[in-house]
Amino acid sequence: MTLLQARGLTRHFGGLRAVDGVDFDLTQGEIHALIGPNGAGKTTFVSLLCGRVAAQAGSIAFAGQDITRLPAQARVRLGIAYTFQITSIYARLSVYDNVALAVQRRGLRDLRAGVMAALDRVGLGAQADQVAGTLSYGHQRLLEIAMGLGLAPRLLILDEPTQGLAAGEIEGFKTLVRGLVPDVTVLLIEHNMDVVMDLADRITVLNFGRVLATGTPAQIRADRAVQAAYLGG
Ligand SMILES: Nc1ncnc2c1ncn2[C@@H]1O[C@H](COP(=O)(O)OP(=O)(O)OP(=O)(O)O)[C@@H](O)[C@H]1O
Repeated sequence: MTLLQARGLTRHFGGLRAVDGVDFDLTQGEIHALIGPNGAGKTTFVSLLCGRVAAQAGSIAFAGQDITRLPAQARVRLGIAYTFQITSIYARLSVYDNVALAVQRRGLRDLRAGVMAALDRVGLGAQADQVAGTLSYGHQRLLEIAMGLGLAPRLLILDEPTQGLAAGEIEGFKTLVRGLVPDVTVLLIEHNMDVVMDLADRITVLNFGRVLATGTPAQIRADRAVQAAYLGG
């Protein structure tokens, strides 16, 4: 089943075609990686999906509903959660309170259970009382994911989640993401090709704001145009 469908999605900045007529489908329950050279439009594209940036043309449907003109908050309520490149935790609050801010938006009766479930899922349950700003960088990234999960999303969008993680932390991250599907569909922007090839069910390659290729890791690895533009084959 298709969870999200974008058609002709377009966002230009002046003369720059950051996202230029992109057709894109996300299948319910998949791990989908978005890759491409720096400046290819990846962050702009996911910003269009979650409503941080307004589309100039094209459409987005989520779970069968047209969300093209919905504000970001309304998309969150429908189940689209995202974490962005720049860590966005509240450094002075506890780990628990950071996630509680997300969970309380769901209006859960048992806030604590919701928070602890999200923290346990990323392996930070034992650090609930710690001040968030004192966590290691890798743990702060995991906390961001817990904040996203606290929203009980159907789609979790992660922008460069492994950037700055140590090798050992990357293994843990892969296990975490594998454990999220199929309940949560995952779209991740990722530069680490080992992570992409290991984790993704499907990959979409963007280049100059356009889709260069979509396919399984094996198909993408074998694609001549992708090799020339990005994989350096
Ligand atoms: N708000 C903005 N105003 C003007 N130009 C922008 C804006 N946001 C992005 N751009 C430009 O759009 C292009 C695509 O940027 P984007 O960040 O989406 O690429 P990216 O593929 O995510 O790159 P990276 O891998 O470096 O994060 C870039 O040339 C960028 O400078």
